[in-house]
Amino acid sequence: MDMAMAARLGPLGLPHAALLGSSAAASTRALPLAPSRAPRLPYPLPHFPTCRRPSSSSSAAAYAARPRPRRGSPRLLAVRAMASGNPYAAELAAAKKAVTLAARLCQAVQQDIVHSGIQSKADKSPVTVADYGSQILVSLVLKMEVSSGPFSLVAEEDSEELRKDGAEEILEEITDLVNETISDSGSYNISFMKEGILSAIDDGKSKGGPTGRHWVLDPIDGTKGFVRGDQYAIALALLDEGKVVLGVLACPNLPLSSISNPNGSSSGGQVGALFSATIGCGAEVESLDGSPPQKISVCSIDNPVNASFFESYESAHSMHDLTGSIAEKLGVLAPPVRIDSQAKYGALARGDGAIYLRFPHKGYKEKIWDHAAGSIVVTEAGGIVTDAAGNDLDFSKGRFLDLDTGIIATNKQCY
Ligand SMILES: Nc1ncnc2c1ncn2[C@@H]1O[C@H](COP(=O)(O)OS(=O)(=O)O)[C@@H](OP(=O)(O)O)[C@H]1O
Ligand SMILES: [Mg+2]
Repeated sequence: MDMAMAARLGPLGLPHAALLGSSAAASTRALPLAPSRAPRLPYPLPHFPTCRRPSSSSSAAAYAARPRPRRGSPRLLAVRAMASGNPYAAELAAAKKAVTLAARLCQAVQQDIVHSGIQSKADKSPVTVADYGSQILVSLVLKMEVSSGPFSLVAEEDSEELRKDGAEEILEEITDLVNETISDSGSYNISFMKEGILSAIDDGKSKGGPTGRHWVLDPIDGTKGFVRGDQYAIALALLDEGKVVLGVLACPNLPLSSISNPNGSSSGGQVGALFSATIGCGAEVESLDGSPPQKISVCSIDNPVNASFFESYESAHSMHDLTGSIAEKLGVLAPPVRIDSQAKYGALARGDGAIYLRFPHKGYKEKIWDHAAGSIVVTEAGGIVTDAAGNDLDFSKGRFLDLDTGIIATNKQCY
């Protein structure tokens, strides 16, 4: 186990030594103290000294020097959102439309993969087709639906492989699939040539950053789950001045009812959930088939003994032995719920479990598209998402998250 990582396990309030063997614990001096366990709000409460103009010149100076929220700070964005309804309503509608269309394409390909048994072979082309197809659809729909300002998309794929000799057939397959999905949806009377398809992929090359608006996309999050016929997600978020202000998660295989109680299904075993959240406006879930959205909130469990926890299905993506030992120290009795993709964030946000632990192996750098949408869905549902040292995730640094410790998301009461 990485001792430096264990030393930073503050958020769950565990004594650091609890994660280390006793001799190792004795040698870990001068460790940072665990942060207070007092509940933390995702955004500090807004505090505006006054909104009225001052009358005297001295108070004018004080007024000018008053503490103001940083431009684009989460609290300012949340206050703005609450004051004006939803300032990102148009972007939210476009984002939902884009991931719903992408989900249809992915569902069709996944059914083919599962029925053909191809998942047991080394042939990765169906996944490739779905990955590119999903990114192209999201890119095209966003460009058609959101006209304000320059278009910037930070996404996983680029067209380099598809421009190489020998890729003509797969490019044609992708082009046909995208055009068929658009045509079947009845939303647009338009079809795209190969060059338009390639350039839609390359729209995703943006580097993101701390200024302006950037869409952030994982066209298929949980590709291994996708190939297995299990969980995956199409995850799309919007950054505004470096902060996540909107997120949508299409989870085509996630049951609409809670996965914490597989026997208590209240939605007739229906699958296909669409989670969404906008800063300051809460989080919602609806069916991918278009049921009305319903507000969601994290569960109210305050004792880990009664909690279940989520983690990656793949042990290569998160250290199961470490998370198991953390859960044990916390007193969690239930076995881990292992599912692929950001569906974990969605499930946590609607209260299916209380804790999500993610500890990649040393040296892995998390990408922003693997957490942007999921994290706002959880925080807007009343939960909290930090790195293992208790710091907020910083999405303003480009395509990667600037952390190497791990990620902890909880319902806040278990934080
Ligand atoms: N080595 C390693 N360590 C940690 N994380 C990694 C690693 N490799 C990949 N990834 C990223 O994990 C994403 C999927 O992981 P999830 O936890 O969401 O699902 S899974 O249960 O592991 O399949 C996965 O997303 P997709 O690539 O979209 O599938 C990757 O972004
Ligand atoms: Mg991913």
